[in-house]
Order: sequence, then C-alpha cells, then structure tokens
Amino acid sequence: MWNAARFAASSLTRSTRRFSTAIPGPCIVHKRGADILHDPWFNKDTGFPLTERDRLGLRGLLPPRVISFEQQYARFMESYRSLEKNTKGQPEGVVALAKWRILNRLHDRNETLYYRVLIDNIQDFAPVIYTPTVGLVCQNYSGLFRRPRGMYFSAKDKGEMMSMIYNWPAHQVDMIVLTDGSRILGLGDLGVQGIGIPIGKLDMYVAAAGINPQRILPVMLDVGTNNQKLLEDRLYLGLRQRRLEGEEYISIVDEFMEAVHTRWPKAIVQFEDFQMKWAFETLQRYRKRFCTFNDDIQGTAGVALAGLLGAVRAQGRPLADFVKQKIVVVGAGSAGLGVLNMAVQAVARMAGNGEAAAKYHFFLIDKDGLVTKERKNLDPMAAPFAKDPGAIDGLREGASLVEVVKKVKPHVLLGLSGVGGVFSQEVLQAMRESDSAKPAIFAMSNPTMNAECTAKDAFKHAGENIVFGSGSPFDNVDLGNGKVGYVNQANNMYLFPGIGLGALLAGARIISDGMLQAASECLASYMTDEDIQKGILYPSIHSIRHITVEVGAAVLRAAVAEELAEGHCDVGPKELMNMSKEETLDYVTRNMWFPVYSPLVHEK
Ligand SMILES: NC(=O)c1ccc[n+]([C@@H]2O[C@H](COP(=O)([O-])OP(=O)(O)OC[C@H]3O[C@@H](n4cnc5c(N)ncnc54)[C@H](O)[C@@H]3O)[C@@H](O)[C@H]2O)c1
Ligand SMILES: O=C(O)C[C@H](O)C(=O)O
Ligand SMILES: [Mg+2]
Repeated sequence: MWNAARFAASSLTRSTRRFSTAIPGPCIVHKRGADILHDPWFNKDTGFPLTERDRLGLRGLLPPRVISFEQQYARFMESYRSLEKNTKGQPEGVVALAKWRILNRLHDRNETLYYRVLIDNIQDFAPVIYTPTVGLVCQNYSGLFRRPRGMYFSAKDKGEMMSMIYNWPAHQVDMIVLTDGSRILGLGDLGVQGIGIPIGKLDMYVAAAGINPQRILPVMLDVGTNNQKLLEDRLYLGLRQRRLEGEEYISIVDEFMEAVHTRWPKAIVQFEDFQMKWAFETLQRYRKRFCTFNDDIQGTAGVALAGLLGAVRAQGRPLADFVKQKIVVVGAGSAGLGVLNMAVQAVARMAGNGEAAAKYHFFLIDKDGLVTKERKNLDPMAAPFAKDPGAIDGLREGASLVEVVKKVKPHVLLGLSGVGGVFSQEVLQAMRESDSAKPAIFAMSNPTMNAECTAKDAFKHAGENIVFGSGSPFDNVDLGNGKVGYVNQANNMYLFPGIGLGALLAGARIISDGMLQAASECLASYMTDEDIQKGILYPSIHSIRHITVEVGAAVLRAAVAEELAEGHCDVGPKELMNMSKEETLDYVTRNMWFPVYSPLVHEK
C-alpha cells in the first residue's frame, strides 16, 4: 500500500533531501472521515489538502487552514525543544519520560511525521525511544499505558493463537520482534511490561532499515512473571501467575510460531530479551525451520566482533593478530556466550585450526568468578570456555575479576554481565598493565545504570590510551589539553536492522551463520584506519541508515551465495543472483520506506 512512497527511500542523500519535492504515488485507504483521523498510519492532522478533505469526508472535521509537512515538522521540533528547556535541572528520569511521552503521543497520532522526525534526529531521539529510556518506560509501563501497541499472546490464549493472529489489522507483516519479558536489558524479569523493547527495536527497524511501519509487529508472549513486586502490584497489566516452565512454556512459543507463519510465511521473527535458557533453546529449535534470529546472542556477537577487530586495528596490528588477543568476557549469559562463540569461529577462520588457541586466550567470568572445569554444575554452553584450573598463572576456579585482570593482562575487557560498576576502580587500574598498547574496554550492559563502568571512569582509571565502547550512550570524555576520549556505542542496533532487512529482501529461508558473519564483517570494515586510530570503532548513529543499507546488502549477498534466497515480491532468486554489488546496494536502498505524505485514495 505504501510502496509508492518508497521512491524516497534513499538515506544516502538524506541530509540534502529532507523535504523531497517529488510527488509520491497514491495510497489506498479503506476508511473515511474521522476513522482516518484516528488512524496514525494515514492521519496527516492539519496536513490534509482541501481536495483530499473533500474526497475522504474530512471537510469540517479539521480547522480550515492547511499546514504543510514542513510546518508540522517545525512545530513539533519547537515543542520538543521548549520541553527540553522547561525541564532543565529536573531529575534525569523525569526529563527522559517527558521526552518519551511527547514522542509517543506523536507516534500514536501520526506515524509519518513521527518517523520523519525520528530519522532526521536519530542521535537525539534514539536514546529516548530505544536504550536507555526504553528501560525506564518498561519499568513504568503499567502507569504509562494509554493505548495498546502490538499484540499480546498469553498463556491463557493456548489453542486460540491461530485465530488470534488474524485480529492484527495489517494484511502483510514483514518483521516481528518477540519477547517474553524475562530479561529486559539488565533490569531482569519485567513480565508484560517488556513490550516496550519490541516496540523500541521495531522503531529502529523503521528508522534505520526503512521497514514499512505498516508491516511491523511488536509481540509480547506473556507466560507469567517471577517478579514478586509485579505479582503483588494491583495495577500490573500482565498475567498474575508465575512463569510457565518446561513443556508448558515451549508449547506456547511453538503455537505462536506456527500461527504467525501460517498467516505470514515470510515474516522474520527476532527473539529479544529472553532469559538465557530459553534464548538458546528457542534459537536451536526454530532457526532451521523459520527465518528467525536471536538478537541478544547473534546480533550482539556480530557487533562485539566488529569492535574486537577494530581494537586490533587500533593497536596498529594486522587483523590476523586477533588470534593472539587475550580477551576477558565478564558475563556468561546469552550475550557473553554469543560473543565468545562468534569470536572462536572468527579465530578458526583466520588461523585454520585456531579454535583451541582461541579458547586458550579467552577467559570467561560469571557471578561466581572465573569459570573453570572445576565449576560445579558447569553450564554446557559455557563448558567450551572453562579453563583448566591453575593452568594459567595459577588462576583458580572462581578467581575474582580483578585477580584475572592482574594475572592475564588482557588486551580486551568486555562486560555483558548486566551489573553496573562491576569494572571497579581497581579493575580499571589493573587494565593499565594490559599487554596491549591500546587496551579495549567494552562496558556493554544496558541501560546506563547497568553499564560495567562509565566512560569517564574508564578513561580516568584505565588511562587515556584505551579504546572504549558502551551499550548505552555516554558523552565523549574531555581529557584536557584539547584531547577527547571517544565513546563508541557498542550496541546491537548497528546490526539487527540490516540483518532483518537483508533477510527480508533476499526472501531468505533461514538466517545462517554465514549471513551473520557477513553482517559483522561489513560493520568491521566500515571504519577507515584514520577513524580507528582515533579510537572510533563504529559509525556515528547519524549514519545508521547508511550502514544498515551496507549491512542489508551484505546479508542479502551471503543469503544468495548460500542459495538461501527465494526472492522478494517480484524479484526472483535468479535476479538477485545476477545483481552486482552496486545493484544490490541500489535494490536495498530503493526498497526502504521513507516517510512522506502520500495522496490517499478511498476504496470500499
Ligand atoms: N550492548 C548490547 O548490544 C547488548 C546486547 C545484549 C545484551 N546486552 C546487555 O548485556 C547484559 C547481559 O545480557 P544477557 O542476555 O547475557 O544476560 P544473562 O542474564 O543471560 O547473563 C548475565 C550473566 O552475567 C553474569 N553475572 C551476574 N553478576 C555478575 C558479576 N557480578 N560479575 C560477573 N558476572 C556476573 C551471570 O552469571 C550471567 O552469566 C544485559 O545488561 C543486557 O542489557 C547488551
Ligand atoms: O536493547 C539494547 O539496547 C541492546 C540489547 O538488545 C540488550 O538487550 O541490552
Ligand atoms: Mg536485547
């Protein structure tokens, strides 16, 4: 329906074409009058031209003056800036929620304008609609709830999902982000309130990957919560029961996956913020049957690997030296283990049979300290990374983080523990003795409060020559004498939109390791040596639409190479195969949705 508007998809020229003068094609609407004004997909507020008001039965339902898209845009930004001014000095959380509210109101009313301001101001707005504010929104969801967004499938809906899925009003859905709310960022089990995460992720899909907002679906699978506070909260909006486990749990996910793929066989499902046991289990269960991936395991791994390779380049070493890097990973959950597994694959590729060597150089720490083979109830997923106790500098089972850093002198310290401040002053100071001239510190846990350390503390205690990345945004650090400590946002947002976009436009049957590897390599090679030398490992969020085109094209080409691409709309697998690299980039760009008002044509 909105395809005609895709003419303006190119983000490559975004800054020079904020308000395109080309005439967009028409958009068919099956409603009239007030129903259109109340539908954010079609609503243009005061922007409806008079002829359209006549055609659609809107005359008299709006004030007479027609306001242009540019004026509406300017008016919204003015309100936003005055809100910023008026809330200055108020507590951070209050300001963040006020900003979220004003954006959310626009989202609820007029999606075209909403996505346009989001795309054009992504640096300012990503921290509001995505990490870190989205965490606060989830925590306060029951109080903030005004209108539903997305779909909710609960344990009480067992047996009904196949028909429920047809309640969704859009004919076509391309991209679904699904959570069960069991591990929301580093905030733990938030039950039904976790719906904010799929909503935020899909906003990034629209803004970064140009997925048509009429074709996205945020989903909450409410199987209960083990969060006692929520269970006792009389305003809690989810099921007030403890989480389903075992067969009961998996049968709910199975039913949802069957229902969704019965209605939309080509829809891509991104699993998000599932607790570790179900994150790995569902990935193994569905990845060969459906086009699906787990962002926390696979998206994060790709972004982290790109950062790790950047850290090697920052030391002025050849990439092949990655195999020799000593890497301490703090957090043995879905994200930490995802990173280690992908890093081992990379070493194996670089060094032939380098797997054993990689495991030797990789150190895994969880809440009980260094993971060794002596660990009681060693998790099978962590087992490949467990050390022989005593073999390395006498490090014992459960050795503390600071002990490990002091003895190992790692090139990289990477946190995915969800524990704020775990990179203490002592740990950071120990990184000064690293065997690298430019040690890398990644405090990847979200939201901000849960980061393993702040950017400021990292540069202060570990030294000015470090490279630094964090999952949530921090400002660059003023090091004095005109020097700046650069802060990278090491967040899976640099990959998941491109993974989904590439898989969609390829019509990929599944999302393979090769496609994910292509995504990571594309991100890793995006930065110039000059940037890397300055400690800049990832592109600025300003260029997220551009990097997403590149990642999308790389993923698509990998799908084609592995014969997983079945084609998309009227572009068949053969055509995809015959596209040059440039043509693939052009194809991806042309298929990205971009927010402009299209003329609405009523059809009964
Ligand atoms: N930056 C990103 O793109 C990104 C991506 C995914 C996850 N994350 C963040 O990573 C964190 C973890 O996610 P997850 O899915 O792996 O969670 P998880 O619950 O599966 O794993 C957490 C791990 O941290 C360990 N841990 C807990 N306390 C610790 C401590 N004091 N010291 C060392 N280890 C400790 C636990 O034992 C567990 O192994 C979350 O905060 C999440 O927001 C960030
Ligand atoms: O949501 C994010 O910002 C990244 C990641 O998926 C997380 O779970 O923390
Ligand atoms: Mg996540």
